Amino acid sequence: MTTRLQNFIDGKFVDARSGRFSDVIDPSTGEVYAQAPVSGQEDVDAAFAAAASAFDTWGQTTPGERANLLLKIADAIDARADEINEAECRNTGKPAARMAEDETPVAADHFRFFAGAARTLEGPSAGEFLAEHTSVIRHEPIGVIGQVTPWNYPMMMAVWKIAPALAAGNTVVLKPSDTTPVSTVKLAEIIGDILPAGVFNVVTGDRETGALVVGHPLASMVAITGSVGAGMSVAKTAADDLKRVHLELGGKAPVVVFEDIKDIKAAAEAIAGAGLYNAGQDCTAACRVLVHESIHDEFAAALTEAAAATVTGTGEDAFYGPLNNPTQLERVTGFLSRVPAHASVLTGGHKLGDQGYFFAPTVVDGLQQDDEMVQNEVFGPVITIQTFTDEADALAKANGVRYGLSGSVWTSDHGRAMRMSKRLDFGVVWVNTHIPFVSEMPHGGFKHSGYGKDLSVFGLHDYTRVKHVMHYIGE
Ligand SMILES: NCCCC=O
Repeated sequence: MTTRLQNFIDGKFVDARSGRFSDVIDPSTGEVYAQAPVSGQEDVDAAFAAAASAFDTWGQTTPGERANLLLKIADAIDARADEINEAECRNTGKPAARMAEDETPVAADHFRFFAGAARTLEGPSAGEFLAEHTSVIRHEPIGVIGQVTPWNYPMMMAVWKIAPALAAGNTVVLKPSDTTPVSTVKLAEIIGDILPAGVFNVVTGDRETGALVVGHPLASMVAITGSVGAGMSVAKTAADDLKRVHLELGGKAPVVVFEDIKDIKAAAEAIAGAGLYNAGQDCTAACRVLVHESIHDEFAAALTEAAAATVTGTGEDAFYGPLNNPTQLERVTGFLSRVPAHASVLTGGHKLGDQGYFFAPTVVDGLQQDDEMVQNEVFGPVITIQTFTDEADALAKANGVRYGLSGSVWTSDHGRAMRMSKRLDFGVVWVNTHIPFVSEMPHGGFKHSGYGKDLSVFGLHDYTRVKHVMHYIGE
């Protein structure tokens, strides 16, 4: 029998008034194991009404009061990690160890970070910038935030959105992806035991539900992690009502490998890991290698060897699991079916097995800058290789895409690392590493990767509005 999920509105689990459901599929088997409400206007209205009402009180709490509750959420995530992991592994098919080691403890840490950050919001000191007048800066919550989250890291991406929004004193209506709602509903169960009713609400559903959340008149700000197309559509909708917008829209990370790297094999192994992690379904995946022409052959061989040795599946030895859904499998397969004649598939390039949506670790060499696999996000376990001649050529190719989320430089020349970091047109640049992130540092892009930062105090600031209060104080 399949589980039937419910929405979480005003502190209670409730059936959707729409009466409609969609199937939730385990991507490692292709089998339906749950059903989620496809929420309609009435459901979304109820969630926003609850969030707006809760804001009257939550928006007046002190940072310390909110911090104490966020710390309790972090503790509850640790205590109930097994439940979250089970929900997420079923949602996504990802290997249990990856979830237990890389995601759930990090999600708890994000709540702890934002609990602390809420109490230390900074701005210019109060003072007399005009004679006889004292100026004060206030960071205030914005109101009700509508949030839409993706299917690659469903729980983690929800936490990236929820934690700063709540820490700043906002209330939230969140819609998870229709293919992966289960772990977010689990999160609602955990958070719902701790926060006052209405502060955090979850409505499940499809794109239309997402559009209702984004367009809702009670949403003062909308935040999404998703595709460029989805982000543009959100920004257009939000523009009609001048809502604030926060967009994290994917990437096409360049991985610039210079001829002076100390250890080609070690770099290739690290880059394969960062490109194939989570089946490459990561907006920061190390998916687009640019290697100096003088070491191309040796590097391509080492990368191919590392990729080919990467295990996919659900077992304990698996590094990554399946693609998330049949549409994504079709998308990745489509790119591979259109590999241009001047390029060659060095390893992989095909689906694996009869069950679920597994795809082989794949390396494609010899691509050119205007090839679709270089220009567009594949979001699968696929790493492309191009060559460059010098720093200028590397930069032109690295920056020559519409995305601007993240990239990396691999070199043992410090000056070169600094020059490249400055000139790479990406919101996150790694040097001699790729993909790690921390609660304290911002994650967010430039260009078509969107605007607004997740994580860090910058993320917290994005969920506040700044008010200048000026007092006439006399002589
Ligand atoms: N590596 C974290 C990426 C978040 C979005 O995909």
